[in-house]
Amino acid sequence: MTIPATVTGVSGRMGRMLVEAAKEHPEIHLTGATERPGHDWIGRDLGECLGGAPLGVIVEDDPLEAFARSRAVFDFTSPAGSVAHAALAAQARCVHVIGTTGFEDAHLAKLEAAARHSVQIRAGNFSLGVNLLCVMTEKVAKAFGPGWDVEIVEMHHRHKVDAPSGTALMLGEAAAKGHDSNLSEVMDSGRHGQTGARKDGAIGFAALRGGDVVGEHEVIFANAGERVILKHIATDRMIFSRGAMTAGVWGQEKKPGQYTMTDVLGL
Ligand SMILES: NC(=O)C1=CN([C@@H]2O[C@H](COP(=O)(O)OP(=O)(O)OC[C@H]3O[C@@H](n4cnc5c(N)ncnc54)[C@H](OP(=O)(O)O)[C@@H]3O)[C@@H](O)[C@H]2O)C=CC1
Ligand SMILES: O=C(O)C1=N[C@H](C(=O)O)C[C@H](O)C1
Repeated sequence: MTIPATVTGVSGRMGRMLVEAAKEHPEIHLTGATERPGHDWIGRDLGECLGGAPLGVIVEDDPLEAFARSRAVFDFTSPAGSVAHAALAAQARCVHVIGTTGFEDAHLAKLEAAARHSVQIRAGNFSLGVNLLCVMTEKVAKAFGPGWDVEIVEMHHRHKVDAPSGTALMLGEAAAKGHDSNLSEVMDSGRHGQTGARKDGAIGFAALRGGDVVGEHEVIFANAGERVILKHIATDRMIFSRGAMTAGVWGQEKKPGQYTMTDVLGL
């Protein structure tokens, strides 16, 4: 089976990696690539824009036109971009693979509405390692209970625009699930000044930014006299884009609705 696919925000750090992953994938066939109107890649061959041989894919500024020729859309752009793409993916009945992070509640409500008509697979991290780390985090949090303090530390490159990272939030959700608590009620991020002592059951977040770090996440379980630390280090963005391809293929046989990478991996 060949699956025609579009990559949105194709000139971005992840856009470029998604093109590489699509090129090496036996079932995905890249037929579309989009950027915003006015971008200097519009109207040019994608391969040449990327500094290589022509790919026969012209970069477009009209996502609906590209989606109409596709059965999968790989979208790692911005919250506003992915919300707009979700409505168009639903119109074109494409599997929408969303890696974008930093969504607010209003964005999430729009994504949910679009998923009534399309298969939407969204994850703050598409790597196998992080999705397994989430499973482990939930199990360890459940075994230790909220008496062990949970702190999540992440570091990313200097260009990242959202915090905590989507991955840190996935790990926080997993820890909260292990504690039978609700992350929105126990989350403690961005401590500064006279914070008071740590609250029982809180899940803390710290975000570091610098250089070209692809993505590092630590879940620290701390108790008097001992600590257990679970850690994932990403050194290559291909782990995310290969995971996204797996999701794009998996979604072809599914009914409309919202799915995650743990659904894809059967974890
Ligand atoms: N889930 C996962 O596994 C991973 C998720 N990510 C997430 O992916 C997203 C992108 O990251 P990254 O590639 O580093 O970012 P970049 O800024 O390098 O790339 C984003 C691309 O999307 C385009 N874009 C942004 N908004 C829109 C819009 N409204 N319409 C059309 N195009 C748009 C940008 O164009 P312009 O420059 O014109 O704004 C740019 O080309 C982030 O949210 C990041 O957290 C990253 C890695 C892994
Ligand atoms: O912006 C990034 O780069 C990354 N974003 C995702 C996140 O917010 O967790 C995934 C990965 O860590 C890289």
